[in-house]
Amino acid sequence: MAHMYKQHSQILLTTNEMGKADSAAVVAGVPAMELMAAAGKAVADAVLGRWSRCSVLVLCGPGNNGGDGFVVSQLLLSAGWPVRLAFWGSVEKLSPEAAHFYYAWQGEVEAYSVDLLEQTDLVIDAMFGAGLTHALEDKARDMVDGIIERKIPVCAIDVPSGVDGTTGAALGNVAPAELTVTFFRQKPGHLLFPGRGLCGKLVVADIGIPDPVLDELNLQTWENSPELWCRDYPWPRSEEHKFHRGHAVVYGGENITGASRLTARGAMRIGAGLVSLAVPIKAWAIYATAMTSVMVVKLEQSQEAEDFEELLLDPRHNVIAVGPGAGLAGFERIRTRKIVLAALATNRPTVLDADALSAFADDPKILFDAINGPCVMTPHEGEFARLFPTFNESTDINKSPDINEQCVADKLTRTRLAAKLSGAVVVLKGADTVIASPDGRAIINSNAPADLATGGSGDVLAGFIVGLLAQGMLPFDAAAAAVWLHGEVGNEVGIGLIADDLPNHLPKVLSAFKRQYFSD
Ligand SMILES: NC(=O)C1=CN([C@@H]2O[C@H](COP(=O)(O)OP(=O)(O)OC[C@H]3O[C@@H](n4cnc5c(N)ncnc54)[C@H](OP(=O)(O)O)[C@@H]3O)[C@@H](O)[C@H]2O)[C@H](O)CC1
Ligand SMILES: [K+]
Repeated sequence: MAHMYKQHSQILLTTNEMGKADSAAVVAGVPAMELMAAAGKAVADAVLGRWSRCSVLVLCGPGNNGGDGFVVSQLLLSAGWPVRLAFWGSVEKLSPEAAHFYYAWQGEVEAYSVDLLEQTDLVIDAMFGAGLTHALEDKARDMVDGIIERKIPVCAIDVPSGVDGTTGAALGNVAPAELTVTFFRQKPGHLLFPGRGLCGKLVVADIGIPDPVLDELNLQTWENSPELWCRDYPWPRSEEHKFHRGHAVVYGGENITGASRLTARGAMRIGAGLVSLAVPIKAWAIYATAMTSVMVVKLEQSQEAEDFEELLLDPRHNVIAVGPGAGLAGFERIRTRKIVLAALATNRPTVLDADALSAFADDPKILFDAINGPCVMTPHEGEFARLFPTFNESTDINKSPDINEQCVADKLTRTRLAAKLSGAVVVLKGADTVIASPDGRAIINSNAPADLATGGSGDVLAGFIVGLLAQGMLPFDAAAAAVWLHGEVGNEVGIGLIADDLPNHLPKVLSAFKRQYFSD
């Protein structure tokens, strides 16, 4: 995993880390003035590339985001565009570089007024960027409301004003951008909702910050991409046979039989050598008729958990998945808990999804105490809320979180805390799935289409993860790879997708992935 830390292009920087990178660049000899000039030029170039000459209003704020705005204004004016500039702040408080570009602006400086919006075709939002501390107020808020009301196209500098670059939270109303130009690296807030939905198209511009400044920072967050894990991807090798590619055991419940079948099929498709679906004897016939490549194993009615434990005595059964369709009604909850605890007692890589998580809703500590080996949990927000403690925004991630605290933290922080608390890799699913490791690393996924929000899609994801674990991938890598491939298959199938399509279309996606990232 060490190589992952050197993968700089996928690194995401919090606003704080971006500030450190910026300062390190200045120490390394890149003048702050040049950084601002380059930032403004990148925005002007992006505007000239996307829009035709039109009437532009540049809204500059009190900090360096406003400084970038002064640069853009002058460049567009020089390009012959009709530009007006409105400034909200005090000139005396500007940084030296922002003040320099303020005085370099050759046009008039106006005060914020919604009347300015009347003859405006395009707004450049240079109000607030990395330095946003609270929701917009007074004239700035009125401007945002006016832009929203008039549906004026916006190009945002760094982030749409009001979006927290670190968390993606929207502090109050935000005018959605058609284009956002950020600098050096993306920020988590560009990938996490609602921020992601407010950025429009995102451009990341090089402004001359040298990559080595990243080496000094202990960076822990990435955007999901094969570059992070493709070197450890378990491509089948010609000298191997199926026993080299692992044997996954998937537990299937007695009522909702489709869920675990999707998991088992997902595991097969992604390359597990063998998959056994262990099911209650009552439902055995249903499973056995439906499955072909997957082996169906009977568990006796009165001693399912014991039979399951016995099945796991075979050391060839190297990974386990429990949860999809496992059951929560009445006695089923107790049985699901026993099955989960039997799986975890083996210390073999285990994927816990759906009912396997909800079964511990009344006492999550029992579950967390049982996790001593490699484990991946894949909750959606509802399951997460049932299982995980709630934390304060002020909770210090370095201290052991208290299980009873109230959670209002952002998705990235919550997932990290959950991983740290439980000892499992946590995959908090959604349009902006976050994958976090107990050691603090986290990955945000961004390739999943809305079509994946359909019944059974998560069951297949659990199958992809367990299938990769079966072939020896480490839990954090396996989770990230499975989530990315799942997103790719979602894009491949597109509208009309049902979960059954996901395993069936995986081969095509794997072939394309292999062509691009693997050379024998
Ligand atoms: N490499 C770089 O990082 C570069 C960054 N550039 C640009 O600079 C901004 C970050 O600039 P910064 O000055 O740190 O922050 P802002 O421009 O976002 O604004 C900070 C000031 O705004 C005040 N503030 C914050 N929130 C509000 C609010 N809701 N209402 C009113 N005022 C607010 C804040 O005052 P506080 O007292 O609250 O602290 C500050 O006065 C970055 O986003 C880039 O665009 C460079 O130009 C290129 C290099
Ligand atoms: K902005």
